[in-house]
Amino acid sequence: MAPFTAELASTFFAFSSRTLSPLLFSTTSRTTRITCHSKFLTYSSSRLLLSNPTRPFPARRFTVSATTTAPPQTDDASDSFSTVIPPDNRIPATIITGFLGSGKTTLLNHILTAEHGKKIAVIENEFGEVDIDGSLVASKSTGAEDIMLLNNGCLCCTVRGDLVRMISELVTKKKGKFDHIVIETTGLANPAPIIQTFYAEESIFNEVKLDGVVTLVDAKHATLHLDEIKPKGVVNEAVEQIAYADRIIVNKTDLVGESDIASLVQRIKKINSMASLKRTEFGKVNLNYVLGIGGFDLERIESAVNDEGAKEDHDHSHDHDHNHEHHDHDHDHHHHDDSHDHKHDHHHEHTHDPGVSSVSIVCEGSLDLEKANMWLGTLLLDRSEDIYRMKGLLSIDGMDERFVFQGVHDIFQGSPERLWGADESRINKIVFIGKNLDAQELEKGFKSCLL
Ligand SMILES: Nc1nc2c(ncn2[C@@H]2O[C@H](COP(=O)(O)OP(=O)(O)OP(=O)(O)O)[C@@H](O)[C@H]2O)c(=O)[nH]1
Repeated sequence: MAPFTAELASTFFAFSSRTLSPLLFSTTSRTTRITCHSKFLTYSSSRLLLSNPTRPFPARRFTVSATTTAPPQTDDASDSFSTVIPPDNRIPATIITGFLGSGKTTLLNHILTAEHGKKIAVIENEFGEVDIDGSLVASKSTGAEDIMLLNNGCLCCTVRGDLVRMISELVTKKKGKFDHIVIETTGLANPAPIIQTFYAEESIFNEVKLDGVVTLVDAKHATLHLDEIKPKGVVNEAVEQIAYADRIIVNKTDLVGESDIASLVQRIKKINSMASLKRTEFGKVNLNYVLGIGGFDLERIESAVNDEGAKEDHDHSHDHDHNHEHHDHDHDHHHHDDSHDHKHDHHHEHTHDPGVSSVSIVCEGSLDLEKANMWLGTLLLDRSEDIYRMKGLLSIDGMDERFVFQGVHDIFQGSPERLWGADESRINKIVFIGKNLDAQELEKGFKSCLL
């Protein structure tokens, strides 16, 4: 299987070099071993990680991972190239975001005071010159190794450089003294540029991996902010924060009734069908829910693209009050049910408002790699600004492994993962979150890549 793996990566790479010339793709592997045939190397060696094999990780903004669990090829060294890549020991970082007053600091305190055995470094971003949240955050003695404050602006804009500097400082001066970084953004932060910092900045990318984005949603006030119409070109931060989340915490549920929560949850699902969701009071969640979630870990994509939208994890029963505030086109054909043999189902949710929504496509069959590559590449080339997040689990024709990928705008990663099971249906699952998504068009484009 290894030659195919290389070829797959080369096809992605080939596409990138044809159409996305300003972007740099590279092959990376953080698991076991990559085996690349000389054909592949000849084609792309100038742009690959292999051009500088001593680096632990490639400093590239855009990566295509050629990761395989296939055994190394030892029979013909002249025809193949093998290299062992070390495991991914980078420090995980979690971004906690959410609108003003939604409970970010409360959650942070919960994390810092809970028993989890982790040493956590905190980067706290406050808007004002005067530190208020800093004094509200549990002190060092509660487990935070370091609390660093960024008080002069917002992480996503003016103090982004400071974030880079702080993380670099943490990993150079304090390495070994902490094992997780938690970053609390201001309530008005747009998470996208913060996420991109983890990929775009070489010094960070090499040392720190983004573990996930956790978004707090104020059960009482969120609708107000979500409804807010912004001037053209201005983002609605409350929507963006939900759109980029890997985990959503609907907090302050003590302040509203069940039907309000249910309709808010429905609304959130329309924006982001990928994240799992929990309801809480005072941010009291199990810490596994927010730390070590692997939201940006290719091997853990499946849970995110697995079924009918934002999974709500909760212990109490609730009525699925389909109390849609929009008279939406509900093309909800798909209801994932393992007992069903679904052929070409799709599930997309959008509203009349051409705002942020999610589209998920689930369909059986195998994709023509070349076609899929062209389609995805063209889509990203045209629409990467509007496509906030994308995760997929694909069945590629001729490939024994499942192919997983994810993207944040034009940052894109993909790699083969585990083998398809002998009795497993080869079902493709792909989820898009973004602005002005056309579900029919996406589905049509995707299906056109099927054999
Ligand atoms: N009733 C209620 N109050 C809560 C809950 N969670 C947090 N609060 C309170 O809400 C207020 C704001 O909480 P914070 O944790 O400071 O919110 P934040 O998101 O960090 O706020 P900013 O930093 O201003 O954006 C505080 O007074 C909290 O005690 C909850 O579940 N229920």
